[in-house]
Amino acid sequence: MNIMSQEKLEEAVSGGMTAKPNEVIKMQGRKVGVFYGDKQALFDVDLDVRQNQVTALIGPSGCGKSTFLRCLNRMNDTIDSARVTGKITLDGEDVYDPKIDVVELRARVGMVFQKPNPFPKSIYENVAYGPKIHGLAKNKAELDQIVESSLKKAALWNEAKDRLNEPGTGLSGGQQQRLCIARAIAVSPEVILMDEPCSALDPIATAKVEELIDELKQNYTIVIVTHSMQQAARVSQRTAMFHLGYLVEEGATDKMFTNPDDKRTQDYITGRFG
Ligand SMILES: Nc1ncnc2c1ncn2[C@@H]1O[C@H](COP(=O)(O)OP(=O)(O)OP(=O)(O)O)[C@@H](O)[C@H]1O
Repeated sequence: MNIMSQEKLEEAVSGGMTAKPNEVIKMQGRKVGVFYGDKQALFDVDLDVRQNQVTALIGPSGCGKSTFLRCLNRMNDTIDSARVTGKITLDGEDVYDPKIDVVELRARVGMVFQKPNPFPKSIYENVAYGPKIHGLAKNKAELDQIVESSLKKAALWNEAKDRLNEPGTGLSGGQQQRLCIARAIAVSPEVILMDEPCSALDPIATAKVEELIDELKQNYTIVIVTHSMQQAARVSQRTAMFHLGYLVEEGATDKMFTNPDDKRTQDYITGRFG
C-alpha cells in the first residue's frame, strides 16, 4: 500500500486545489482606479492581499499608496471628489456592492492612521466604543472582557490596566498608537489597514508597534503603507511597489528587496528616487 504524507494526501483529496492558509486571498483588487474630480490618482491596480500575512505598500510620495489602502474599506467614500472604479473583494464579495453595509465593512476591515487619534475619552471608552455600537457585548462584564483582551492583544494592557479611566490622550504617542490598534481590534476585524502607523513615533515605540504587527498577523490580515524600507523589510511578507498611480510589481518581500523585477523598484529601494 502506498503511504502518503498528510500534505500529499490533502493535495490528492482536493485535487491540489486547496490553498495553504497563507495563500488564501483575503482581499483582491482588480483594475482599481481612483479619480479625485477629473484627476486620476490610481490606474488599473490588480493586487491580492493574502490572509494572515502582512502586505506592505511602498513607493514615492504621491504614488497612490494611501489612496489604494482607503479603497479597501471604502474610506474614499468620505472624500466628496473621490470616485473608485474596478472591483475590490473581501472573501470574494464585492465591497462596493450597494448591498454592503459600510459600517459593517469598516468593522471587518479596520484602520489605524498615521497620527494616533484617540477619542477625547478614557482609555476604557476608546476601546469599548466600537463593541458598544456594534452590540458585541451583552453586559458590562462582557464589555470589560473585550476591553481587556483587546488591550492585551495590542500589548498595552500592562501599561494601561491601572489607568483605564484616564484620558487616552494622556498616553505617550507610542501608547496612543497601540490604543488605536486596540480600538481597531475590539470589533474583531479580519483585516487591519495601517497608514504609516509609526511615522509619528520614536524608534523605541516604532519597534514595539512593529513587534506587535508581527504578532497580530497570526489572527489578522494586515496591509501597511510605509515610507521606511527597513520597516517594510522587517514586518511584511509581501511588498507592493507603486509609482505614479500604477502598481509596478508585487511579490515576496525577500525577493522584492534583493532581486526585484522592475528597475523602478530597484531604484526606489536603493534610495535613487523618492
Ligand atoms: N483628498 C484628495 N483630493 C485630491 N487629490 C488627492 C486627495 N488625496 C490624494 N490625492 C492625490 O492623489 C495622489 C495619490 O495620493 P496618495 O496620498 O494616495 O499618495 P501616497 O503614495 O499615499 O503619498 P504619501 O506617501 O505622500 O502619503 C496624489 O497626487 C495626491 O495629491
